[in-house]
Amino acid sequence: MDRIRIVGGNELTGRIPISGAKNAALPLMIASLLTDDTLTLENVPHLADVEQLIRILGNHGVDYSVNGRREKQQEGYARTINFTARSIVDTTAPYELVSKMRASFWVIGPLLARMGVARVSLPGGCAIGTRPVDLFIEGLQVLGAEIDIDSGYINAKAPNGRLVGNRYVFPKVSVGATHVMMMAASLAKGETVLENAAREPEIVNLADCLNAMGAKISGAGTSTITIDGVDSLSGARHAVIPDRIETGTYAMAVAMTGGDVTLENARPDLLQGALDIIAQTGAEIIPVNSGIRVKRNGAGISPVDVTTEPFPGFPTDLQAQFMGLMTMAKGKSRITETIFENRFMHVQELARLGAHITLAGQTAIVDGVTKLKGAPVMATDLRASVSLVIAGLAAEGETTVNRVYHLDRGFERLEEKLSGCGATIERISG
Ligand SMILES: CC(=O)N[C@H]1[C@@H](OP(=O)(O)OP(=O)(O)OC[C@H]2O[C@@H](n3ccc(=O)[nH]c3=O)[C@H](O)[C@@H]2O)O[C@H](CO)[C@@H](O)[C@@H]1O
Ligand SMILES: C=C(OP(=O)(O)O)C(=O)O
Repeated sequence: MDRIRIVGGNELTGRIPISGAKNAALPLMIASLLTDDTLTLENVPHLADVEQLIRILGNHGVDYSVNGRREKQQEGYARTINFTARSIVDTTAPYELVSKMRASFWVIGPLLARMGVARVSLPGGCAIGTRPVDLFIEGLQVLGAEIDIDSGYINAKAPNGRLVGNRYVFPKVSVGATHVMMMAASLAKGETVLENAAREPEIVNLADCLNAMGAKISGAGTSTITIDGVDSLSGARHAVIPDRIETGTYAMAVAMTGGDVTLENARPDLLQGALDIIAQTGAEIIPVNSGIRVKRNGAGISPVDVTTEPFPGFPTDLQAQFMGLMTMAKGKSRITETIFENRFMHVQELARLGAHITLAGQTAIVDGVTKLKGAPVMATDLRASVSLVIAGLAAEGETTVNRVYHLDRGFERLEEKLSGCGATIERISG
């Protein structure tokens, strides 16, 4: 199993290219199930989750080619991939595939909308929380779906083969359920109004793509989204937005180590709230033509309290990294997690590096220390793993991050990007 070895203490200086967003690419790829035409996606990151979803979509009949060639690997950071679901060969998403990647559950929306039936395995819980799917079930039922659960599968059927538009008020903000309801309602008969919808930039990216495919969606990015259903969708060409979580992660890495790095292709508008918080810790955040420049010289890290919230609030996907940064702040900070009930698994591992953190329910109280010391660590999820990388970059001596497959789900060429800016970091295979 691969590991990442870091020798901490170097400032970061240079340029880091920001990849396409994993959490935008996944729903966009799933949208290819809605049409028999080709959906061409630009700026697709090369990540384990993307490769896994390619396999899952293949099971339903989606063919793909990378920049015209049917291959997995390609040099360069941004890939253009064509997805074509000429026909849907299987409307079942089996447990073996859905259990490997949670977002694959989202195929339920397009399969049901296009084929009138879908049988999709329940995804189950995961390291960060129980993550139920009640909102997906309720929302699709409001569009007329008949749903029963049997042997761990959701069997969904649209009477007369087609969903029917309706009004649905999400009792809780959900990114995934908003993606699925937008895709399902795009091919439903009549108008759907979604209230208390998620407002994340990835929702807007999907809505823009669906509209390019012929859907009639307005209001994406606000809490009320209106979808006027159409009879069919066509192909389109659409670009994945830059990854705001990768952007925030590297910005925090620079805030942690000091230095001066330009995050190329990054878009400040996708994470302004988080950038404001990083600026309060003492880093300078400067929007430049090519992206965002992050600098911290001299002064130490100021403690800042944060609470995770749905967009435009501070993202839960940056909570672990921010905790990594706060471990070396000059004082106490309080970090409150409100989205997932079990997203503090990095606390114990950060403690192995010398961090002082105590938990009080959903709040972590971080008492900054003047130095961390390298150690072997491991984490049980993607963002927790990268928080250990951030801490390792500033720790004295050697840190080894195990279970690198978590990082490979969501960070493209992490060690290459950081070593290009002066970090001592390498992947050890085997
Ligand atoms: C692939 C992807 O894009 N993943 C992101 C997506 O996950 P995901 O879409 O799974 O997260 P949601 O926004 O749905 O989850 C928000 C909260 O709603 C709850 N909930 C959700 C659905 C439901 O039917 N019932 C229910 O109770 C969840 O357990 C959680 O407590 O948004 C999360 C919140 O920004 C991010 O952390 C994930 O990185
Ligand atoms: C939690 C994440 O992903 P997923 O929803 O796929 O588990 C994440 O990207 O941080």
